[in-house]
Amino acid sequence: MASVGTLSFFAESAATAEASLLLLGKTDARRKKLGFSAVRGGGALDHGVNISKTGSRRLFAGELWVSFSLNGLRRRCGCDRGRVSRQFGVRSSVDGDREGEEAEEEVISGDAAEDALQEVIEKSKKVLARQKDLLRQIVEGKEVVSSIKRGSINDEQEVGSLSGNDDSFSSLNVASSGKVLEDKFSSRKVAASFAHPTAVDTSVDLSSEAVGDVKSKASSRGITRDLETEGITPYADVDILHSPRESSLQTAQSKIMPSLLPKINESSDLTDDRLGSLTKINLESASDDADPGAANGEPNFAATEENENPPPLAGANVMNIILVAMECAPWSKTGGLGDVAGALPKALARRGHRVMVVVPRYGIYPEAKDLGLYKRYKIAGQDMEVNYFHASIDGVDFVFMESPDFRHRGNNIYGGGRVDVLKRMVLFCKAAVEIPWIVPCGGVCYGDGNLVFIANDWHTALLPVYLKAYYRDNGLMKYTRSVLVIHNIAHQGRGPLEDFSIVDLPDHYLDLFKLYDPVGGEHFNIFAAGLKTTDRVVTVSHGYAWEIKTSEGGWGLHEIINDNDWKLQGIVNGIDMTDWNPEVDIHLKSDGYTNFSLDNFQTKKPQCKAALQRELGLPIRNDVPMIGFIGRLDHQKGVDLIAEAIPWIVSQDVQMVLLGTGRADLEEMLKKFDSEYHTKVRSWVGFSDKWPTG
Ligand SMILES: Nc1ncnc2c1ncn2[C@@H]1O[C@H](COP(=O)(O)OP(=O)(O)O[C@H]2O[C@H](CO)[C@@H](O)[C@H](O)[C@H]2O)[C@@H](O)[C@H]1O
Repeated sequence: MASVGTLSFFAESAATAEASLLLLGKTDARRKKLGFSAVRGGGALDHGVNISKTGSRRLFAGELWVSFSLNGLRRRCGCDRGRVSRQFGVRSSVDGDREGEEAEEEVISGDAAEDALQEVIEKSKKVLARQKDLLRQIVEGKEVVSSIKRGSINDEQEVGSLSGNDDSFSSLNVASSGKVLEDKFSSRKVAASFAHPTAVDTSVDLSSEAVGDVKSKASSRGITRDLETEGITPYADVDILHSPRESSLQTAQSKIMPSLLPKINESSDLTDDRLGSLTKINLESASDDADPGAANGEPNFAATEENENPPPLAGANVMNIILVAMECAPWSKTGGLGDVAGALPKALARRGHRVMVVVPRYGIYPEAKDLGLYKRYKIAGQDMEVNYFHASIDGVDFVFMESPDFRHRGNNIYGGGRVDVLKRMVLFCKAAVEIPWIVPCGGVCYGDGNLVFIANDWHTALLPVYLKAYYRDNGLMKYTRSVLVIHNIAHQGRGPLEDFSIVDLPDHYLDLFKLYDPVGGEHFNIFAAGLKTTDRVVTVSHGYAWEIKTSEGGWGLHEIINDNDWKLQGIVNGIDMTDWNPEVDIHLKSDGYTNFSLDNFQTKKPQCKAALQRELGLPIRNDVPMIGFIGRLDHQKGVDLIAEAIPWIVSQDVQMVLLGTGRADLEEMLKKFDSEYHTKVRSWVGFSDKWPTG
């Protein structure tokens, strides 16, 4: 009998009991001969033969079936005459930490492999059906709750004329109070409600006349907010979504599905048109809630708003969303990107999307469990291994990518030589684009149905490029889409053209990266390639969307951005209303500080000001203006303007408090302000969400 390879695997210990192992010889006689017994449960390693402990044994065709479950996902494989694949590992913690050891467990062959595959497919179908059903129930439940919250439906007549069906999702959304209706119109959420035929009864006429009818109803109700001046064109979204192909498809679907049933099948994959609308609806509404006044300069009191008007649900537009970023608060943060990566996914999940965040694992995060999955990538000729940790928090799957290169970086995330940094980003993006296939969250991989990646800044701008080069150019992941978010365009991943050899792409991709500008000459630019390749570009405000198109604000990329203006959109950033809400802020609970809200800020906020003055040793006075600065110390942030103005500032009756890290010269400058103007100025070089109470 010919040897077919080595089977090696490790099972989790009884303590964690996550993986169970079932070893079955094909016949009893064979099992006995091999010394295997069927074993189940976390104690698998106490049974069977040493193969499980040593992790390795020579196998012969027809000898053995192995079936195990890893985090709830059952796998089964035989070894008649198959090949060895190294996809999934099951790691043992029995013999201590075996980090780095890898399982080569799948020896699959002919009929056996087909059976195994069939079994997995059947099970996946069942899981998917269950998931669909659950999502439907969630959507229905949430709608019922929000309709109760909003009070009785008092506009049924209007709704009747809009939807012709009071049971539909749209009727629940629209048939609320006038205030809600106004919100829908004014914040583009109306597009979400009307956007999808499964969200609106199929009898609804979404032609421009009908839309006009909706518009005129809005104005006849005294809704005079000028959408155009806010740059809002809600009705355009409706048209975009209703390409003839989709309309007929969805009409057919609505006949066989309840109107609220989210679509999770191949026909609901993202088209470019839908993506355009979805980025508007989902990303924008996520952040609009948190910054409703951004467009007209009103103050941000989103907490109250959000409680009154729960965010619109994704409904039939439910998607699988994978946000990929180099930092994510609270685990890692050097600036605003970390905040957004920590908060936006939760807002999207609240709307009903399935959301994953992929971020490097820079330290030990107790809440994240080792999935025991290992994968190797070749980066610039060097084997690099990654391993995945997972935590499910507030409905979001946080997947932490472990690699020796990410370990113990603390907040020095972008530190190191240019090539080293580039290699880390290449590894991260190459691995991240495969995650929907290899990392099961809650037992099921995301797959590519209805999938959109959200990449952030230059560090992950390679992801859209890999998605295209490795998959879409080869007819794979055809409907998966990517959105690239520009938080800060000044950092671009620039280098000499030779860096192209590190990114591991076909030669003809080089042109995407080539950029000439007077500062860098002809160079290699990762952001440039990402911007050209991605399906949509989003940036952090309407103002910044304008700014990056100018030669002053585009940092050499303005021409590319102008060329791609059709896919660019500014969306005002939101804020995590739990972390950054003075009403509940945990840092305002002691040392004289106090939580405050809209109702009592006139008395309580001065109390906080006094506590801060006391803590910093500044004169305790309510009548003195106190100026604060927190930010990265970079010229881009205008710190040099403070330097210019400080002699005048301190000549006034003011106090000033500064906190930041960044360029060494600017850090020195901050310290100098403190010592030179100590009667009025306090500054601290460091990074802290809590300072000065920390
Ligand atoms: N030393 C320190 N200690 C504590 N907190 C600190 C800190 N330094 C910075 N922060 C905090 O980090 C966040 C943003 O930092 P920056 O203002 O430096 O913007 P950044 O350029 O990273 O943001 C980019 O991304 C964000 C998010 O998209 C955009 O809003 C922004 O316009 C864009 O420049 C703020 O919450 C700030 O208070």
